Amino acid sequence: MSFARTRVKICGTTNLSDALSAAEAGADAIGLIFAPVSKRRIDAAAARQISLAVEPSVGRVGVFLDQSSEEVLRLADATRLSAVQIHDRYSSAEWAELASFYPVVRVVRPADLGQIDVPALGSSITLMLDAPQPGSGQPLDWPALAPAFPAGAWLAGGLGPSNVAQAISALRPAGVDAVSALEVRPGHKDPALVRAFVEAVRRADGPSQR
Ligand SMILES: O=C(O)c1ccccc1N[C@@H]1O[C@H](COP(=O)(O)O)[C@@H](O)[C@H]1O
Repeated sequence: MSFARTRVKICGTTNLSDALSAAEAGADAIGLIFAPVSKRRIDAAAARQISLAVEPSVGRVGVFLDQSSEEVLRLADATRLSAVQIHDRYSSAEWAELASFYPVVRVVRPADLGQIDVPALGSSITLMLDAPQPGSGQPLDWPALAPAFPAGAWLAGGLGPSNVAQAISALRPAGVDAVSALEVRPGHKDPALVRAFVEAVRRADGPSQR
């Protein structure tokens, strides 16, 4: 059985050099974190500069936590995002409003599965499974998660070059998303680790997906 190519998002991008090296490495998207609590937070001006500088084919995913849907839409427009990643619990009306403007990545924890409506494949809302403390470098228990892992969902949480193949084999996520394991310090990547991460995903997908 062949699977579609696993998409790769390199998150926590705070500077143009890291954005360009992620794109050069073959990442499908970069993450720009606007969450006020994040040690990788980027301001709107820097995010806009990055969005305008990278190839249009590279997704720019804004990451939001403890922020209203109004603020999300304002920042998304100002910084030319291509998608929004939401860590908050919104009303169904807020999800619908956001999804009418941007593709939405809705971040949930393993404990949330069974409590939420899984979006239909092809809808503009995609689930991503992440650890309770996002951005902490904590892997999930992939084998335990496998029975409930929704088709089409993305995976985050402690992923890096040394373990992403194991996670892909266990869960076959539609995409993978990483930050901590790729950094030399918060908000600053090691380009070699970013390249190694993308290469590890491509190897895990196998030759038919290159
Ligand atoms: O990384 C952060 O600082 C952050 C803050 C607030 C919301 C999300 C954040 N990061 C997200 O966490 C995942 C996983 O990170 P890690 O690889 O386990 O360190 C990352 O992909 C971001 O989407």
